Amino acid sequence: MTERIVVVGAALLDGGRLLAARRSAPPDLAGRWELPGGKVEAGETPEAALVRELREELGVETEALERIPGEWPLRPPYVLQVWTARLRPGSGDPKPLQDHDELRWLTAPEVWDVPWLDQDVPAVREASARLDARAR
Ligand SMILES: Nc1nc2c([nH]c(=O)n2[C@H]2C[C@H](O)[C@@H](COP(=O)(O)OP(=O)(O)OP(=O)(O)O)O2)c(=O)[nH]1
Repeated sequence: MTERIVVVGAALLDGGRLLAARRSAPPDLAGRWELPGGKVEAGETPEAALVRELREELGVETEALERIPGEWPLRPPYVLQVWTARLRPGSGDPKPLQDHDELRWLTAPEVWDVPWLDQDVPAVREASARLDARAR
C-alpha cells in the first residue's frame, strides 16, 4: 500500500480568529470539528484544492498563504497538510453549505473549546500557534 492521498486543511484566519467547522458526515466523523478542506485531485496543486474546497463547502473566496510545516496521518491512505488562508476582499462570510452543520470563528483562548477530530489535534496546535502570533 504505497498510495498516499493528501487532504488539505485550511487554517482560515480572520481578525485574529481561526475558523472551525463541525462535520455533518460521515457518521464516524459527524459532530467533531475540523479544519475545512478536502482531497487534492489529480493534477491539482494543494493551494488550488484548498481554494476549490472552501468555495464548494463554505461559499467563500480565499487565498492560500503559507504551508504550516508538517504532515499528519489520517485514516490510510490519507495524510493531512495545512495551509494558512485568508478571505479575499469582497468574499462573503462562510456558510456551512456542504459537509458541515456549524461553523465557529475561534479566538486564541477559544481554540480548544470545540471537540476537534483526534487526528486534527496536532495540526490545530500548529495552526493556533500562528493565531497567537498574529493576535499579538
Ligand atoms: N477536510 C478535512 N478532512 C479531514 C480532516 N481530518 C480528517 O480526518 N479528515 C478526513 C475526512 C475524510 O475522510 C477526508 C477528507 O474528506 P472530505 O470529505 O473533507 O474531502 P472531499 O470533499 O475531497 O471528499 P469527497 O466528498 O470528494 O470524497 O479526510 C480535516 O481536518 N479536514
